[in-house]
Amino acid sequence: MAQYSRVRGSVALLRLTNPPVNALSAAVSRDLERAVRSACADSAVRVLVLRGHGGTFCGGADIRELAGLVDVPFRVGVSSLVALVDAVEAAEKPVVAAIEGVALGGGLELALGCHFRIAHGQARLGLPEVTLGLLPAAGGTQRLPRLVGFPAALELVATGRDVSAEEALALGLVDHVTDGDVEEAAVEFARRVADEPLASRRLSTRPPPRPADLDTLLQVALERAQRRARGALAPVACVQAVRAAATLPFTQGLQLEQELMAALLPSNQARAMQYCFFAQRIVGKWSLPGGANWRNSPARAVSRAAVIGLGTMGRGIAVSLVRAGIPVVAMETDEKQLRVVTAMLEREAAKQRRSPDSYLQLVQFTLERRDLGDADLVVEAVFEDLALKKRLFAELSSSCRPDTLLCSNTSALDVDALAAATRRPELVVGMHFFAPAHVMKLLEVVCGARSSPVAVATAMQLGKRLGKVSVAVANCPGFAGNRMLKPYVEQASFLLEEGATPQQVDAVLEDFGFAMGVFRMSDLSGLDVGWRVREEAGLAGPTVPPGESARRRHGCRYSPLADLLCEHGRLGQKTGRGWYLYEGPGGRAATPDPWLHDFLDQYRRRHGLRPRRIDQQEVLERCLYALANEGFRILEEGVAAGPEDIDTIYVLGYGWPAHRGGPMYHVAAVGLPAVLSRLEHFRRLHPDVPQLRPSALLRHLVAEGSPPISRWRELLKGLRSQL
Ligand SMILES: C/C=C(\C)C(=O)SCCNC(=O)CCNC(=O)[C@H](O)C(C)(C)COP(=O)(O)OP(=O)(O)OC[C@H]1O[C@@H](n2cnc3c(N)ncnc32)[C@H](O)[C@@H]1OP(=O)(O)O
Repeated sequence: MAQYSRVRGSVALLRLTNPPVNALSAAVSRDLERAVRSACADSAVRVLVLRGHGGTFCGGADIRELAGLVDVPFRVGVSSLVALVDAVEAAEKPVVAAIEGVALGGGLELALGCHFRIAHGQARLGLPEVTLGLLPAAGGTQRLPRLVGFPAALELVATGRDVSAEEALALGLVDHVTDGDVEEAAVEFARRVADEPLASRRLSTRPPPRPADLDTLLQVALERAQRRARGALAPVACVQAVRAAATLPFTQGLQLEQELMAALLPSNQARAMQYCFFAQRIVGKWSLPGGANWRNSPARAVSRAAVIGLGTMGRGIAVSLVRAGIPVVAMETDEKQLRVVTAMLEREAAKQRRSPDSYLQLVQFTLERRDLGDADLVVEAVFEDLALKKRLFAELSSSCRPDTLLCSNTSALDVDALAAATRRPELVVGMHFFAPAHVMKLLEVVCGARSSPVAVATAMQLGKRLGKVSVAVANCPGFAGNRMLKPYVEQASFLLEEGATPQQVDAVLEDFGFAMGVFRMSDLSGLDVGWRVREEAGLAGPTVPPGESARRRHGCRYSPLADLLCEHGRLGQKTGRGWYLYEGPGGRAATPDPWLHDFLDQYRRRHGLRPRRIDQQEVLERCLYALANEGFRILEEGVAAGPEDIDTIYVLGYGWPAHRGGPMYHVAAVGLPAVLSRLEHFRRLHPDVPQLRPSALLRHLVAEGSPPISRWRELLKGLRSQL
């Protein structure tokens, strides 16, 4: 796990070895501490270099121990790590960290215990504990501000953002960056500093910097964390811990860090966020009914891609590809869009501290389909119209290379119908990106009935290369994410009919932790998007069969409220009014609109609906249980392989708060029998709403004694699977 050898005579080279990411389990921390002590006691050693194994320094404390997934009490893991970092810092001989790959969480805290830090140019450093519902608890909250100052420390600890080696150097987080061999550079550096006094290099003994505006800075940081946390405990605790470094001596600050950690570690929020971490890894392990899976199906290399259509989605996809270093041929007829993409690429290059040319030269704009000829993969992102897409896919299958993968960014349309329009249905998959596509971490990979393993593997792998989490789902209307959104949005509209207001519903959902309530979200996306889909489905507009009543479709309850707003030209932010009123077209600040309240009153009167008082609990239960109930149906039909897939989709694609784990995790945490009984209750009250009828899978799980969510995936294997 941790050995040391002597190199260049007097340098002890310590190698931290715990594949795949050299996580610091309790045993590994203890072992490394022993190795550090032995090296320090070796009279032939003047200086120590600490490095990782397999191209990475350290991915932090072992999250399986923290999450209670292995048989080691979590406090043992954290206290062994604290002891290790303290021992490294107290060493009487200089210790130099040689960082390549990543130094994250406890890995960076270990590096902060070292007296010097050398990083490879491609390395990434950060303290992501907040994303696990925790805080850096091995002295990181106390050492980091002493090294990089409070503004940077507050930001890095509270957001969990990682930084490049270049940014780390600019912040003073590392002493030197090399593009060569990091071990060699560290050994060379170590020999130079072997005789330097260490007192000032021990961060625990350094006085923290005290800028004149420190109090204001700390107060602002705390308020910002409280505002942005949306009920999450960890970001606020992170700021409180860093703030302690400004007001308390190191040992007392450390003690507060431990106390805050002791409160976070066993919390439901930390459990939920650690579940999300592992869920995001589980979803990469896809399989198809024929036996093909992530292990036995190699992806094809993508060295050139094409994007068709540079609207909102297409340009985000093009930017993601370029950022990953993949040359792109982009086809678009509207010159205005080319200028928008160019500006986006320039901004992205600046953000990554790259020259604009390094990105721009990777894009070739074209109007000619023949220029797509040598792309390994084409992503279509044209208008959401099945006939148009089918035509395009038919043409692509004649004009592209016979082995080119044809991918559609459709968010709901039938991928099998697109495949059937081509001569190579096995090379067609859905790649459903989320807007803005260069920002959002989710990719739904839609496996059609005829998609080949290589097509699925390539799309999944490409998502990972673009920095996204890819989730494989089967083809059905709306796939997993948008299909579940439908009952959620419908319940919200029914609640308006029954007496609620958009701001009341949104406030409840935002208090729950959603980034935006359902109505603000709908105003942002544009009400016309759903309107078009409903028109195509014969639910709205001229396609509704004559004689159908306004509030019923196909014998079930229907709310035409959103359609009526569209008919009034209220399409959301883009028109300056939707469910809310905005400053003007394109405005972002939502204010309640008296017009809308009159409109709702009139609507209710017209349909003989007596408004009633609706409490928070009902809003939450009806919206969220209807959504999760659809999730159970998706699992029962085999559209998604497990609850982890659905939860990952909702946390990364739909703003579900990570500290609540995801919809399936949430209902499991509430208790399946309780959720079933509430759905049965709502179903009795609303017999004409099929989405409230409890799914067979939910009933089955309750009948089986409500097994823990970690067992559902296995249980589902016995059911029908399309994946
Ligand atoms: C108090 C708390 C303290 C002090 C902490 O340190 S908490 C941990 C903080 N560290 C992190 O949050 C980093 C988490 N890991 C990652 O971000 C990434 O895994 C990575 C950047 C380190 C590597 O990414 P990648 O190459 O894409 O690999 P995977 O993410 O797929 O991971 C590979 C397998 O390693 C397992 N893993 C990763 N990190 C840890 C960890 N810290 N502890 C335990 N296990 C870890 C991960 O689950 C994958 O496992 P399998 O799915 O292959 O079984």
